[in-house]
Amino acid sequence: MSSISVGVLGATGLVGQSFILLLSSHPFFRLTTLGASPASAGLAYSKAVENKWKQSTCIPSSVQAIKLHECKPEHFSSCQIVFSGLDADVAGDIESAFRAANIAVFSNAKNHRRDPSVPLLVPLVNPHHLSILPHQRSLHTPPLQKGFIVTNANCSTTALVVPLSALQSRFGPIDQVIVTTMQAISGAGYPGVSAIDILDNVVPYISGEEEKMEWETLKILGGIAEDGKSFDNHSAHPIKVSASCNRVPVHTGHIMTASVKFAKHPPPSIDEVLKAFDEYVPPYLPQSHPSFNASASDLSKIIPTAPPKAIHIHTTPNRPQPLLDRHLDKGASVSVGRVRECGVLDVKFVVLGNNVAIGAATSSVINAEIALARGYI
Ligand SMILES: NC(=O)C1=CN([C@@H]2O[C@H](COP(=O)(O)OP(=O)(O)OC[C@H]3O[C@@H](n4cnc5c(N)ncnc54)[C@H](OP(=O)(O)O)[C@@H]3O)[C@@H](O)[C@H]2O)C=CC1
Ligand SMILES: N[C@@H](CC(=O)OP(=O)(O)O)C(=O)O
Repeated sequence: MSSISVGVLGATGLVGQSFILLLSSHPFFRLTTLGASPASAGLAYSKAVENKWKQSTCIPSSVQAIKLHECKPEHFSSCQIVFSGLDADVAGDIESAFRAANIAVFSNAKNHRRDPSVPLLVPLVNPHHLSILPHQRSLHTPPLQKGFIVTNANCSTTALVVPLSALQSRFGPIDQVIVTTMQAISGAGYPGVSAIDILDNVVPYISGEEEKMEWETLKILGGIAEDGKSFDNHSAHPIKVSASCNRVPVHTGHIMTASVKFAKHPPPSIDEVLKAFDEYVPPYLPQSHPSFNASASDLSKIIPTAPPKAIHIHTTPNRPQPLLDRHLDKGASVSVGRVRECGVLDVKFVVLGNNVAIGAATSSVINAEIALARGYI
């Protein structure tokens, strides 16, 4: 496969740094152009992040000398794709400008998630929502040939919807979900939450987070109209989601407890639920795709950033744990453990997702790989 030139917007932030690591060694995306705020523009990447590089590996040598630009499409004209780790205060307009310049945008920011023509894509769950992209392009005046915006979901929502998708696809509609998160401080960016606020403490509030989990779950797990022009947001069988979100003194890895009630009665047994998690295969490609039945090793050439299995099941009763399990499959899969009966709803379990990997940059990169395989780039 010939290489595709890509750029990163917000390259100096925590999510941007994850993009740098993923893309500097990518088999077919070639990282050429980096953008950040006007304060960083003109600096070499290594200079701009000298006090805020927070990764445990060094800045890749191929990236250190790249000069940062302001996030304006004219500086990225050689790029077919940009990945956005922009601050949400500025992401909305900047990402729209890149789309209008016929560049494909894969964003982590929340700004465009509720746009009815923008896929809210969790690569392990709803890649088929990409089929709205021709419609999104047609809404632009004049219609776009190449530009579009695809967003990731909120990092906690991303972890939750993977096991929910496994349950919904095996057992049919879900009626109710009660979820309580314990979210890592890296979710708040850098410098993020003050040490005085979070050391020796739990903060039982994250602005906007509960609303995002309750709403985004419906768009992601819902369907898309046959004409490919609208999402149904699960309106025929709305899932009632009640989320409580907490910030805890963990560096990386959002862990949450979830209880689920099925529409189906009697509900599936715990063994059936475990089997559904274990056998869950994300619908990366449509059945009509020539590689639909490809072996795992052939699929990994097309979607190289995807994890070998979407759900990692833990059977030891005190797992998953953020410290021990956040780097499984390079943070690209979701961990599930403690699957058991719930005395109030039907089944309950623990979920762990790496908020800066599958909760952010890794999702965007897999989304772009899938969009390329499905012919949208
Ligand atoms: N951290 C996480 O776990 C997750 C984060 N997200 C979302 O991803 C996005 C990035 O998050 P994160 O990396 O944590 O945030 P950071 O605050 O660490 O980084 C923000 C980035 O935006 C850039 N920026 C700020 N202002 C401007 C501007 N006016 N023009 C252009 N660039 C600008 C910054 O550049 P400079 O360094 O020059 O200021 C920096 O590169 C956010 O929208 C966040 O909500 C989503 C999921 C998970
Ligand atoms: N709010 C999340 C991170 C985040 O940026 O979420 P979103 O992409 O939905 O704005 C957290 O604090 O852990």
